[in-house]
Amino acid sequence: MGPGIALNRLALSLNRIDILAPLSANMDGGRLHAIIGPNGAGKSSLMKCLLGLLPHQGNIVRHWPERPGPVAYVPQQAQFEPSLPITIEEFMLSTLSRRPLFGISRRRCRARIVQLLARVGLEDKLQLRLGQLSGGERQRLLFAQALERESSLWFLDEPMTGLDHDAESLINGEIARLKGAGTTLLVIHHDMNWVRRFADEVWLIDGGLKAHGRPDQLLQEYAPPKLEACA
Ligand SMILES: Nc1ncnc2c1ncn2[C@@H]1O[C@H](COP(=O)(O)OP(=O)(O)OP(=O)(O)O)[C@@H](O)[C@H]1O
Repeated sequence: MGPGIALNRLALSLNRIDILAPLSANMDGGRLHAIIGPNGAGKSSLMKCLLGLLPHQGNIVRHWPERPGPVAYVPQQAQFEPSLPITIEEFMLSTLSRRPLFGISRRRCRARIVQLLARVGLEDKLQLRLGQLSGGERQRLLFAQALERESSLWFLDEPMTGLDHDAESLINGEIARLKGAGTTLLVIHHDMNWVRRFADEVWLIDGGLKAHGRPDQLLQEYAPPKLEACA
């Protein structure tokens, strides 16, 4: 099962501007935590603090049931330098945790890459360059890269951005599978229907923690019409 995460008076200021007021929370392991709130509320900043990517005040402790494992992160809207002469296959190869050392291993790695890309519908894009991918395809590639880590702790920042209906179904299927496997997932999302469908717990962020609860309770209290307007 995935780890729980304890936040103790986590606070963030950037350039002397308060982004997050001190917040304390216990995020249970093995649950899908939706992080919601208006634009500029501090959701991505909170996620970056939890990932150790932003300097913050207060403490964050991950309670792994067993040994600490890898973390999977799908950031919001990746950009790749269009002129980079790197194919999708080379990009995935460079991110594999078990790098190829011998010919046989390289063949196995290639098969693994194809399998991962197939899970997000990108298996026919192997030889395309990074800069040739569309926005939705870039998002799917980042998801495939995260899948490779076989992590029980996932951070997803608006993972459906730019995805068409079929891609969204694929990613939703993967998220449901991760959830079923007891993974801890933190997902920033603006679609309250998605939150109702997938989330176990909801954290409403707006310059700090404004509310926390189960989707049916919290969204009933905060959704109409203020929160739905965030979408
Ligand atoms: N380096 C910085 N200095 C000052 N303010 C910053 C800095 N970086 C981000 N901010 C501000 O922090 C606030 C929170 O940004 P963040 O990206 O966390 O919001 P968000 O809730 O994820 O928004 P969205 O839903 O639009 O993605 C924003 O108002 C942003 O302008």
